[in-house]
Amino acid sequence: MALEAWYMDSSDEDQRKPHRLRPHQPVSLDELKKLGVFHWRLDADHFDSDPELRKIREERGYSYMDIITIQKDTLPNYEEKLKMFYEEHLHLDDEIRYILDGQAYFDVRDKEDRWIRISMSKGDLITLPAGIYHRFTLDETNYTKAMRLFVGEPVWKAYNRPADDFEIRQKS
Ligand SMILES: CSCCC(=O)/C(O)=C/O
Ligand SMILES: [Fe+2]
Repeated sequence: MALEAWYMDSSDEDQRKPHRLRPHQPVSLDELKKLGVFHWRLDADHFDSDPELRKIREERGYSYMDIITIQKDTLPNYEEKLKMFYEEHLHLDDEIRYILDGQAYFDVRDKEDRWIRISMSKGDLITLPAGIYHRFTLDETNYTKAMRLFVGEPVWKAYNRPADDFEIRQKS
């Protein structure tokens, strides 16, 4: 199935719900690209020998990778981390995530500051550009396993909004 994304409603209901607008307002891959968000669909069952993943990593310099499993029983400080991931924030580097199992949502702000929800499932690799405001949540299945990729040494620092003084936020 193709990657699905849509504009979100503004209800305070459980963050794990889809939060689709009524009527539903989908967002295309082209619209995501205009925001600097890129997507690949890969073979997550064979990620350790996948030539397509190897090529992406080589071409883009994603030398670092680790794997995080996000579920209550295995992730230390699970509640605290989920709360942190769902705070609106930015990074000074691209955020590159590859869903190896389960599913989750990444939300990104568009140029008019509206939330777009991106539904990620097994096989989806996404890159969010440095400086974009975003957040992450599990969906109602409460489980995902993701590869985290970086160019060089990872920098985990997240800057919660407001963080508009950075040069990366100055460009149009
Ligand atoms: C799927 S990895 C956890 C989320 C994360 O690392 C992050 O920075 C969310 O914005
Ligand atoms: Fe992030």
